[in-house]
Amino acid sequence: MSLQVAPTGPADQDGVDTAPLALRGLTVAYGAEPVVFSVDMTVAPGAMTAIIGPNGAGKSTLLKASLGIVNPLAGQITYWGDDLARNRNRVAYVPQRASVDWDFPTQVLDVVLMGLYAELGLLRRVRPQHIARAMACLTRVGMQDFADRQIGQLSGGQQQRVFLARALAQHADLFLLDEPFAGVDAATEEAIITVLKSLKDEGKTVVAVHHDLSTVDTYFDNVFLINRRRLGEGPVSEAFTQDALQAAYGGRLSDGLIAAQTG
Ligand SMILES: Nc1ncnc2c1ncn2[C@@H]1O[C@H](COP(=O)(O)OP(=O)(O)OP(=O)(O)O)[C@@H](O)[C@H]1O
Repeated sequence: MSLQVAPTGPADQDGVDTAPLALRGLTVAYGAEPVVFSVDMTVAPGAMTAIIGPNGAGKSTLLKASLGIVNPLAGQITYWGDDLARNRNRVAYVPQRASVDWDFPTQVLDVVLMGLYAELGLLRRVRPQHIARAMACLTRVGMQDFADRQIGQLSGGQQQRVFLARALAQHADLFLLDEPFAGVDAATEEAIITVLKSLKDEGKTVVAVHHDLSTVDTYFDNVFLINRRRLGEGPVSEAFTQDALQAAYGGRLSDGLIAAQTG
């Protein structure tokens, strides 16, 4: 006897049902003018994707709208074919460091434990195994010796590592990072990319807003180009082209620089 499974919806022709994150027609405005306009995006599972585009292109807004931090005017946002509410704990977010109030009196370990809130429940009773997990995440980013420090006493690179540790503690499947390498020293950049690549090796999906065009091809598998509108998407070898960069950055990149970036 063969088992018949009734189809539950339209065929997943463009990967929306399996994509860790898919956007369709996403439009976001803070005032009258949309800053993100009718954007489609399909994030490939198990890969590292860079979101690139010039200043003010809407990269941070795209992430924030995807996470419900800002309300879109229109569009569809799905995580593994479903809504965010059902997948919230599978999605970790590392905000732009500049957007965080680092004067807030909190110790490093407490920040990392925030990644475990969904597991800790309403009473947030922290048990030894939670501390051990948070410490393991700090060790993974090389910050185990700073667990008792106030976050305001850390350097920019150390703050970024702590936020990454918080995301690691969540045991998420999709990591959304807003400029994880901005303003960090070379050693921190190396530490962060090593962790992100190891996440990929574990089958996780990584999406990062990224500014340094010279490292796109060594750090990332895929690229998503945006300047208010979607200007390209795909494997770096196909989508990270001179034409696409010219469309995204226009006169803000010299031809020579674009040529150097894309070989
Ligand atoms: N909270 C806000 N209120 C009003 N306008 C905003 C707000 N946040 C961003 N904007 C505007 O929306 C546009 C897109 O900003 P966004 O931060 O998403 O761009 P971005 O591509 O991340 O830029 P950058 O590379 O400089 O970080 C910009 O013109 C910005 O000034």
